This record gives sequence, C-alpha cells and structure tokens, in this order.
Amino acid sequence: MMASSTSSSIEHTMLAASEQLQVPSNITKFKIGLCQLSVTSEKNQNLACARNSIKAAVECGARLVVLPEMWNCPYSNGYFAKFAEDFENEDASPTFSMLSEAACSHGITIVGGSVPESSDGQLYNTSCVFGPDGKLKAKHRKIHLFDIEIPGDITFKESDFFAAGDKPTIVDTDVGRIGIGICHDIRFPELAALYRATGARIICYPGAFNISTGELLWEVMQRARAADNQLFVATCSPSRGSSGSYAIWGHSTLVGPSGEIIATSGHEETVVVAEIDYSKIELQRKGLPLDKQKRADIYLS
Ligand SMILES: NC(=O)CCC(=O)C(=O)O
Repeated sequence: MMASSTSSSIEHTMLAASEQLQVPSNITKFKIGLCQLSVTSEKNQNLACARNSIKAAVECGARLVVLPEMWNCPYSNGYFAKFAEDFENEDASPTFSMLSEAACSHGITIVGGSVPESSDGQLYNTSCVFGPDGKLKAKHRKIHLFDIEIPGDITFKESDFFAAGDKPTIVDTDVGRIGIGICHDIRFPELAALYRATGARIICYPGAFNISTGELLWEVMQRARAADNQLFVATCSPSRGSSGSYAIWGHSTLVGPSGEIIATSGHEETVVVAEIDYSKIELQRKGLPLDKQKRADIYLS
C-alpha cells in the first residue's frame, strides 16, 4: 500500500477502502459511452432523453456508460430542491428506477451522472453507480462544492443549496475499479491520487464546468489528473443548450494514462463512445514508473 499523504485520516480511508474492495475483474478492453445530454426543465423529458442516450451508447458497444452532472434537473438554483429525490425510497425515485432498469436490461455498468438527492433534511449533489444486475453499487456525494465569485464574470454558490459529501468513492465493477468525483472534485489532485493509490484504473467525473473556467481549465484538469496518476479519466457534461442560467462548457472527454485525449466532443448534445484499453496503463507505468520515482521523503515529510 502506497501512502501518498501524511494525513492520517486519508491513509485511514485508503486502508479502509482497499480492505473492503473485492478482486477487480480481469477485463482488459471495453468501450465507454459518455452521454452529453441536453437538460430541460421537464424531469420526465430528461429521463426519457437519458434512457435513449444510454441505449444509443450500448448500440455502439459501450459496457460502461457515464451521464453528466445534474442531468435530470437544470444546473440552476431554483430547481435543485424541486427535482430532488430520496434514493432510500427507491420506488418513489423515478431517476433511481430508470438507471437501475437501464443497467439491468442492457447488462452494463452505469455511472449515473449526478442528480439532487434529498436525505435527512439535506440536499446532496449525488452520483449513483449501478451494476449489470441493476443493483446500486455505490453512491458518491460531491465532496468539493462549487462556490465561486469572480467579479464581472461568474458567481455561483453550490453550498447555499447542497451539503458536501464526506468520503471518497471507489467501486469495483465488471469493467474494473473506478473512482468517482463530481465536477469541482476534479480540481483536487489529492482525491485523484487517493483513487490511484487504492487501485482505480478509471476516474469518472460527471461535470458541468461553465464556459469561463471550462475553456481555460476543463481539458487541462482532465489531462493532468490522468497523467499524474497514469490512469483513464472520463468526464461527462450536459450540453450547452441545457435549460437554466448557467452556461455549460460541454466537451465530454476520455483521456488516457499518458494524458492523451482519446475522444472528445464539442458542446452539443451527443454520445461519445471510445475504447478503454487497460494495457496502456501497464505500458505507461512500466516505461515511466512515477510511483517508484516519487520522493515522498522530500515533499510529504
Ligand atoms: N459544477 C461544477 O462543479 C463546476 C466547476 C467549475 O466550473 C470549476 O471551475 O471548478
């Protein structure tokens, strides 16, 4: 076990997480689908659109499908509470039911983007992961809430509406071990390093970067997280034409373990399907063994 931080709470989390994990599957190559959805203010329409998009990804061969951040609800203040669902009460959650049904009927893994979750009187920005049997495998609550105030440019305060999650999410799936982050979580390299240290081979970040920070940083962040950790990074955004006042950057992307862009999109509604080949990870890590070159004695003491 590599300890990449002196923080005892992070080390504790890493140990606890790895102890709980089962042996990952030995699949080496498969296709991933990134459903860049156009989100409206009609929840039923959003569910139907997501369901169709999942089907389209599967028809192109995807075994792992990722949805965007806030795909059942516009990413705008006035909607979060109204669109929130309680996943503990599965039968009363149309979003949960649709994702579970889609995963099961297609026999795939779904990283269900994120939607507003209501739980114990709080709202969370939450991503649910479903296995090919339709069962919930993991639930990630966005850890780093997006609070920003750049005068004359952008002001947004997620923490006015959501409570922050308090744990990392690493999940063993039929396509390997995956770490989950939601959008602003991508800005924190420590989380990605923790996922690498616990054996994740892909990090999925459903996200909705805005046009100002997106143009500057969305691609840079993805490539940096992938290259630093020598693993795949998959992101999935709503499309620009989505409802609400927040202008979305789009550009859902798959990045490989040397930081290369494997597939990407513009800002329009689309499905990106691309191949993940895990042998690229082994090749990259063998040729450039960053984990062995790391000088923890210098910068972690
Ligand atoms: N939805 C988000 O978390 C947006 C994050 C973002 O745009 C950023 O710059 O960070």
